[in-house]
Amino acid sequence: MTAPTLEAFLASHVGERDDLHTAVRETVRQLALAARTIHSTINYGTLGVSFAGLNGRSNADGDYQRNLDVHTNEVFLEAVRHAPVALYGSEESHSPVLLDGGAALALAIDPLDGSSNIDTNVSIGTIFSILPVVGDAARTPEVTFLQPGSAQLAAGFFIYGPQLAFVFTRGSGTHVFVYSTRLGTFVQAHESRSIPQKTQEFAINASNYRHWDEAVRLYIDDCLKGSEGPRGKEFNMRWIASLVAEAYRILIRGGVFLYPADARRGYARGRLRLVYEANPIAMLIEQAGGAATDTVGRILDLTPIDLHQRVPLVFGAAKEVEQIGRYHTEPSMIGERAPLFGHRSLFRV
Ligand SMILES: O=P(O)(O)OC[C@H]1O[C@](O)(COP(=O)(O)O)[C@@H](O)[C@@H]1O
Ligand SMILES: [Mg+2]
Ligand SMILES: [Mg+2]
Repeated sequence: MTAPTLEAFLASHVGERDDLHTAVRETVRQLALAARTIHSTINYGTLGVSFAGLNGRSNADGDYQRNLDVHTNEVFLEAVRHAPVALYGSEESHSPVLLDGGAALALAIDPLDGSSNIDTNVSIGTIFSILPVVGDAARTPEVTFLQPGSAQLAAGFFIYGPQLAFVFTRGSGTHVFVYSTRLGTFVQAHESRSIPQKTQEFAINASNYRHWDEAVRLYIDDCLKGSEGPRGKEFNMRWIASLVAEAYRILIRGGVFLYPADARRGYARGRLRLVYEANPIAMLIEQAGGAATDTVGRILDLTPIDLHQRVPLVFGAAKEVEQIGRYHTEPSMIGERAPLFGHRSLFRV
């Protein structure tokens, strides 16, 4: 049997059961068209228009905006003008943009994730979350984006990597599509992903080691001790600095990702944004049998207080995510530890 195209998948899985389903389907179609446009732009690299430079402004979170961040935001905003979307809440704009006030859906989006990798030909992507509009979209646009992640109707990301891929959930499994240039459309590559419960691979930006709290340091120390430490097994490490690439890898071959809070100024709640980064990734990961927490609590249960708020993020193999939670909640993990596994580490002498 040949793999279905995204069109065929949307028709059978996100069909015309009700208006909301139809609206989600239409929105995903438009997002997929925009992703193809952005992918072509990225493909040209420095041969095309230079989008890598900084534009001299910063976004809602204080990050310097690159021209490609801004351009991608404009392309996705324009795309959803043709979809039943009432509100567009983006990393690149301080406040939500009101579109068709009578439409049923809101889109929260990180138009370009991993922007620090633009110049280096490393995978970057677009992350989105589709929410139902609550209240009056025109008068109180922000309340729609302050629903917990469990209210998401659908979530996904596009990854502009060696392949243009699309990872999507509508709440029944996590499906992976790859763009076929031959067919001119996305084709399903993996029916429904399943992340193994256990792992021996973690991803964290270890340069922040001295800024982490004790629980995170001990967890990483124990991983680094490998088979000679309390975990009794070897660990491998990855860090791409591109959330979409880390999430894709974990969906394909397992692992665990951590971007915890740390003591640097502005990092008391980590780096990643709850509404348009952590929530959609958490939904995709849970739908693939994994788990996602803010180190202790489930991401999808958190009630946001701001469109741009940050959150510590841990996700991936369910048992490993649970184990990381224990380092934070069970003092025995941190307190009295056998001398063999004391508080010295490769990083701390
Ligand atoms: O540079 P750091 O601190 O390692 O952070 C990397 C993280 O920041 C991000 O690039 C943040 O996303 P943006 O590029 O959308 O701001 C993530 O993709 C990545 O996981
Ligand atoms: Mg991002
Ligand atoms: Mg971004």
